[in-house]
Amino acid sequence: MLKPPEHQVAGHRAQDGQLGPLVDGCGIFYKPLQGDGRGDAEVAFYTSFFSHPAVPPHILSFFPGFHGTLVLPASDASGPRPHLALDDLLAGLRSPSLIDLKIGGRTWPPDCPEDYFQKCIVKDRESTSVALGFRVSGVQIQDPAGADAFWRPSRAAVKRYMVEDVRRVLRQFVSANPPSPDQKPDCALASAVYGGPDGVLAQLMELKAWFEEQTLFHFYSASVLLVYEKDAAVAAAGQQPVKSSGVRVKLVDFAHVMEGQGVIDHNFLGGLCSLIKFMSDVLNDPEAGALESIKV
Ligand SMILES: O=P(O)(O)O[C@@H]1[C@@H](OP(=O)(O)O)[C@H](OP(=O)(O)O)[C@H](O)[C@H](OP(=O)(O)O)[C@H]1OP(=O)(O)O
Ligand SMILES: Nc1ncnc2c1ncn2[C@@H]1O[C@H](COP(=O)(O)OP(=O)(O)O)[C@@H](O)[C@H]1O
Repeated sequence: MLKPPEHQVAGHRAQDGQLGPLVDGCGIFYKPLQGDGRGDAEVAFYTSFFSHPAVPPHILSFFPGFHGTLVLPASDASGPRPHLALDDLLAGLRSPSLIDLKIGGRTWPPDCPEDYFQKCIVKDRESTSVALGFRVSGVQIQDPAGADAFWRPSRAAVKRYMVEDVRRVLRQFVSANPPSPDQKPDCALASAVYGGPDGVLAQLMELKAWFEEQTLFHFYSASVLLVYEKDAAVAAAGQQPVKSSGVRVKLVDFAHVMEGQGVIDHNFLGGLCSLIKFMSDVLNDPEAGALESIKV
């Protein structure tokens, strides 16, 4: 039985008769091929990437497994449509906390149509993309009130995030206390989620090392997706030394990937370095942070 994913934080959604992804509940995420050649571009990327002899196996694991395409009834009732069949990155998780971080100071590929460039550059300037080299596209955080309770700021609120909002949400993402105007994020889970040998920072450093040398692809408008479960993180944080929280660090959204033509992807690399610095600051100074409410 196909249904819209329960926990999707950004992108096009299969709700209100819209075209969006579906999941089968057995570990596969079906992303409909979008028009304008974007869907075809994403299929071409996955096909090329997973068969490329120069991509190291440890880098493949940062990407959703690719199982080809399948024609399925589209969620907008427009009839049969090809879908990318990808590993569901949330498979097996009941109460995931996740954040989608779109990487790069610019999200538009060279030679894109003028109207697309205009649309993107406005979003890049109005969000933190230009200032930070990345922006938050969406986030949900499990609320301590219950396994099925989540804090999920609206799309409009996330679009208004400025630098300090990003700083706060990256702290709130690894906090055991809920977002509140009266309490600053406690960052109690920072060492279990961002830190440690298998934590987010270690994994992002591994990715960064590849981006420092790979010249095969340029990842415009792609996102880093971070996923973890609070129960596992709380258990991990309680151990001495702190154990792995099982956090998943993945890349998604490859509709605008271009060939690298022998040039470093400095746009993605710069954004990744900036994100690493922001997260390192959370880990190194969990007590910091202004007592201000997060925009909801
Ligand atoms: O249409 P919009 O304004 O919601 O823009 C979509 C973006 O939403 P945003 O406004 O940045 O939150 C959306 O961003 P997210 O994935 O939500 O971060 C995508 O960039 C999408 O483009 P594509 O599917 O990657 O080609 C964008 O869609 P299109 O450029 O395909 O319209
Ligand atoms: N393979 C996946 N497994 C689970 N969730 C995913 C997967 N790919 C994307 N998502 C969810 O869908 C959102 C949008 O994905 P994305 O590929 O950026 O779509 P779009 O092209 O519509 O922007 C992500 O923020 C994430 O919540």
